[in-house]
Amino acid sequence: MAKPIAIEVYNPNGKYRVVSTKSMPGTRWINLLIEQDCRVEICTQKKTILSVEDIIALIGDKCDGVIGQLTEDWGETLFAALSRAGGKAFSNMAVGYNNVDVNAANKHGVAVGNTPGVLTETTAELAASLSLAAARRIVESDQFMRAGLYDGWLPHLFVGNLLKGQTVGVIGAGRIGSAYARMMIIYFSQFLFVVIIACFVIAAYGEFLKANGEQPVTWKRAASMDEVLREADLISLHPILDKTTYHLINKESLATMKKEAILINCSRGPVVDEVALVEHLKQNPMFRVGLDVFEDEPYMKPGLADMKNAVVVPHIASASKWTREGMATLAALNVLGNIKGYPVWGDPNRVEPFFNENAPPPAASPSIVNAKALGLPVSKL
Ligand SMILES: NC(=O)C1=CN([C@@H]2O[C@H](COP(=O)(O)OP(=O)(O)OC[C@H]3O[C@@H](n4cnc5c(N)ncnc54)[C@H](O)[C@@H]3O)[C@@H](O)[C@H]2O)C=CC1
Ligand SMILES: O=C(O)C(=O)CO
Repeated sequence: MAKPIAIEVYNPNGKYRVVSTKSMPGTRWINLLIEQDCRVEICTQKKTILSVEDIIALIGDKCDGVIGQLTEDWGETLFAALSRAGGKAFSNMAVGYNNVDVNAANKHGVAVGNTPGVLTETTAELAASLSLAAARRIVESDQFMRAGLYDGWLPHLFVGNLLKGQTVGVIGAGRIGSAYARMMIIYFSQFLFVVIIACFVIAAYGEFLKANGEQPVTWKRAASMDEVLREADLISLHPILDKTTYHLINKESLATMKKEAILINCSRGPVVDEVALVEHLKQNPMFRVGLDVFEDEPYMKPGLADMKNAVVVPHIASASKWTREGMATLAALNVLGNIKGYPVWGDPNRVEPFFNENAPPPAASPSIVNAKALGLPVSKL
């Protein structure tokens, strides 16, 4: 028999049973589900990462849909359990879905949702914050102050890198990478290497700078990743995690980078070979990193925590109130839309209509990554 697991229930008489494996910010997502006749069960078990067994117990014998988290292993076992319980909808409360085996979901006819767009700027802002924190050694300086070590201004004290006029490289210039690039254009970068970016933003800003007697910002699409690695002073990683990006940054790519470069990772930990990174940080004290994600989350590879040239934060890039509430809303609406038989929203890059608190959300699932594979209809709204 499955172990009992602590839950909180809203609208106990609702027709459809929707389970959330975690409590999520805000109440809009709960209200939207309740208004559409869902019984909402939220797991309150005091355990940060739920195991597959825990989630099987939560799914139980009858479950119409599950909202899950990026820390969970959504593979064959869970999709089979959800399908046995009559469920046809799952949504990650995240844009990244490398924790989900989409082929297994397809096999069991389960729609897989994610939460794009609402976290784009929030995540890019953290990448920009880490860029500044690493360049100007803010965390080291803070620790120094708190340790009572400051005994007066000195010419060499915590000297870091000036970013103005430097070359910024973006690897994975999708929604978040492009937003980061836009943020960094303003002021810092003399040169931007990106794969895709709205060049008119740069051109217009260049005109503005010229009108003020300053050097315009320029950009180019790098011919290869090697070119970005060799030439950039600051590189920010924003690709998806899949087999093409696993250890994209490794011993060789680190060796290609400038000795005083800064590397930022707000994508997924395994995009960087963290063991090689620790070694590189040891050998190159002027090389700096800002990391939001880690290869074996929640753990850091041995030695990383001791490196003064690393700024490390616990996967908080999307952690603004508005964004986290929006992610919860998108995840709930992905599941609800499938339960109600709504079509899939046509453009996952344009999900703003779902965040208007003063109007009902469109009758569509905002973002279903396997909509095509499952042959789900697309909304004409
Ligand atoms: N640290 C955090 O809290 C957060 C992390 N993320 C991560 O950021 C990722 C990107 O999110 P979005 O920008 O919304 O996705 P997106 O799909 O708009 O962008 C991903 C980009 O990666 C590029 N890409 C794919 N394979 C590549 C390769 N081999 N080399 C270089 N680039 C490659 C794609 O062309 C695309 O431009 C998510 O998949 C997620 O893993 C997202 C939000 C918050
Ligand atoms: O959305 C994601 O992919 C995250 O990592 C958390 O915001």
